Amino acid sequence: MQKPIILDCKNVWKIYGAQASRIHREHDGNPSSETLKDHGLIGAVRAVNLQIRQGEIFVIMGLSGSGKSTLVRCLSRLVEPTGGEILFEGKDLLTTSDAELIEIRRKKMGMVFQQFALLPHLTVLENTAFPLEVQGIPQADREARAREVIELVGLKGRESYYPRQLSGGQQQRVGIARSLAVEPDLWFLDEPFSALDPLIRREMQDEFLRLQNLLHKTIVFITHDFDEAIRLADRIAVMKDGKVVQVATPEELVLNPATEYVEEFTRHVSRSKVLTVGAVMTRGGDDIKTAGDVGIGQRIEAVADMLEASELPFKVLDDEGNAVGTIGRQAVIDVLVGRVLKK
Ligand SMILES: Nc1ncnc2c1ncn2[C@@H]1O[C@H](COP(=O)(O)OP(=O)(O)OP(=O)(O)O)[C@@H](O)[C@H]1O
Repeated sequence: MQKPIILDCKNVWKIYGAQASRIHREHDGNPSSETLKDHGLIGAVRAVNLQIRQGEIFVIMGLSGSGKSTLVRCLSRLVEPTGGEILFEGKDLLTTSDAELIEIRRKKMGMVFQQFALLPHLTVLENTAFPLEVQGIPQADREARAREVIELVGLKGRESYYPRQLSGGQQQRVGIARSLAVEPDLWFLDEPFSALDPLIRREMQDEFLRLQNLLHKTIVFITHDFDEAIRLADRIAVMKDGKVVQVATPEELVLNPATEYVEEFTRHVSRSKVLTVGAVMTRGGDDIKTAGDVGIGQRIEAVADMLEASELPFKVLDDEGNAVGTIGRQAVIDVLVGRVLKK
């Protein structure tokens, strides 16, 4: 069963430039690229529709300037959209009062940005507890909560360090701890690992997935790195020139890219990292002798060694544990040598 929609954005626009609202209105809320150009306006976000479901990692991906940061800021109204609706838990944020909006942001939304934005004169403990202090939570309670999240992100023992005494990766862990301290329902991460070197970045991605396995947050994660997107995402929205050109699982994006632009991103991705057993199995085969079981949703990379080492195929089980097909060595080889391209 599909999880409930937490954030529903409908026909969201952000146009920069003089008289943007008027032009948007006069063109029935749907100005063309030519209209925007003629008036010297920038359509940073254009007619975006997205539904983000409870507990998913929803990645927004696109090249620099495609509108990712503007869109994510529109979602919490840090940037005022020019038009559209943004329903958060059923309430339209665009018609919410400022006071209520501040409450929602403080108590229900968490944000982590690329620049760690820690306060240099506060310790790790104080930085982490800071949003709780803003909420007026008593010192003993906020410190206890801060210690919990500091431990969660692996910084136990460094509570009294100052940001300058920490590495980049550790500083970002503090940023993550601080945003988790308020127990947000919806967590926005805007290129949180981009400033880190590749090895640390990978480590932080693993750490992030570990945290998500524990916390099951609803997450909107921005990146311009397709490898990062497919590692982390349940679903990916690809943006180009302010528009969302495709929303799909990593596997669907690689198998069926909607446009050449999307295909360009997927070209160098190792198929075994994104394809699941379900995409390449053979249906049926109840009477075939098998060596064991694999799950339909497992990625080929995770089962490749086992399948390759076996003379016999494996039985494929769906999420309910029913046998739905078989998969053998040949399917793995086909994926690895790139013989599986389109569904
Ligand atoms: N305050 C602003 N005024 C005018 N134009 C803006 C403003 N902010 C963003 N833009 C324009 O909107 C477009 C989208 O920018 P945005 O920062 O959202 O892209 P992005 O995909 O997040 O890029 P990056 O990955 O480089 O951060 C760009 O053309 C940018 O120049």
